[in-house]
Amino acid sequence: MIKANPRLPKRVKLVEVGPRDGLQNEATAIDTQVKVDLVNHLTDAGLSYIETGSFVSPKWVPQMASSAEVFAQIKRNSSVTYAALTPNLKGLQAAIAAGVDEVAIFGAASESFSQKNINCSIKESLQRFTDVVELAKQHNLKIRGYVSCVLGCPYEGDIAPEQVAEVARDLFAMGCYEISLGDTIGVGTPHRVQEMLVAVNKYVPMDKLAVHFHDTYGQALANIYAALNMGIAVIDSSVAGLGGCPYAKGASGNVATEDVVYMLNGLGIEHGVNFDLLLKAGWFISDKLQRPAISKVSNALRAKQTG
Ligand SMILES: CC(C)(COP(=O)([O-])OP(=O)([O-])OC[C@H]1O[C@@H](n2cnc3c(N)ncnc32)[C@H](O)[C@@H]1OP(=O)([O-])[O-])[C@@H](O)C(=O)NCCC(=O)NCCSC(=O)C[C@@](C)(O)CC(=O)[O-]
Repeated sequence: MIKANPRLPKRVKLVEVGPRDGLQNEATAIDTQVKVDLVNHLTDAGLSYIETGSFVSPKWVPQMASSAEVFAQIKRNSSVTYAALTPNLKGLQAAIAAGVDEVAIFGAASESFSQKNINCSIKESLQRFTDVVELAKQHNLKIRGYVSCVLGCPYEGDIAPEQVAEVARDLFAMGCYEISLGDTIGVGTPHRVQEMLVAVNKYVPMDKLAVHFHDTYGQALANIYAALNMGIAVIDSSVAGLGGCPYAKGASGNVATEDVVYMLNGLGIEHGVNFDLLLKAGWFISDKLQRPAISKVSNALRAKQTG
């Protein structure tokens, strides 16, 4: 019998990004009711952190224009954090009015991606975020920070770990309680993930870091396992493997929450999610989008169930 690996965490926090990262790139408008139902299904499944929407320009990301309505209509559970992305003060003010529990600011380790995604340089974005953090603190809102393109950029190719570390350092110093490291285009492999984490860890403790992998090249689970072995205990994932970034052409969905939970179950790591209800949430949104989940686990178990 193989002994449990002592380096792995005993418990992992899952950050469900399906309703936001998962749906933001859908070409066809999705009914607000479907978004609300998805969040409610995820709440029922025991996800403790649900990124529910984003308060960004509707010209840039039309699919998220209904975020305020979604926040108004979801059935809230007091033990769940319902969060939203806020790129600037306008977004933060709208998020506060909508009653979000927490906000996230999102920067990048790549200059070109920063320009394409939020229309400013990395330096300008950090100045902008300082104001957002200040106002969020006045409203007692916790702030999460994202760094995109931590293992590669759709416009610049490879990104040096030190570049990632510097942006993560600045977001952490500004007051973000956790930094989520995003492999936006899913190009990373396990040793590169570990090299990047070592660089970031010079400035940010491991227990203040999260990983956010897209599964474009099928490496996400291997990368998560590599990160767990480095002491990472917060994983972003998206039900049914939904997702993609509008400013990263060809980027496919986030790692599927179902695949992550299946792996964590196999490793004996606690996560607090009801697997059966999670599967139902994934099948619900897949049916609404009229396509199968991008999750081998979800599809295998659905096929088994339906014979
Ligand atoms: C940041 C901006 C707003 C700058 O966009 P801008 O055009 O430079 O902004 P502006 O301040 O010049 O304003 C232009 C117009 O936008 C409006 N506006 C301005 N701000 C807002 C707002 N908050 N909410 C609603 N409207 C807003 C503003 O009122 C004005 O309206 P107009 O006068 O033309 O009618 C824009 O670039 C934007 O919205 N970008 C968001 C892009 C985005 O959401 N990308 C996806 C999320 S990031 C991601 O997916 C990666 C991640 C986090 O998952 C991790 C990973 O995988 O890497």
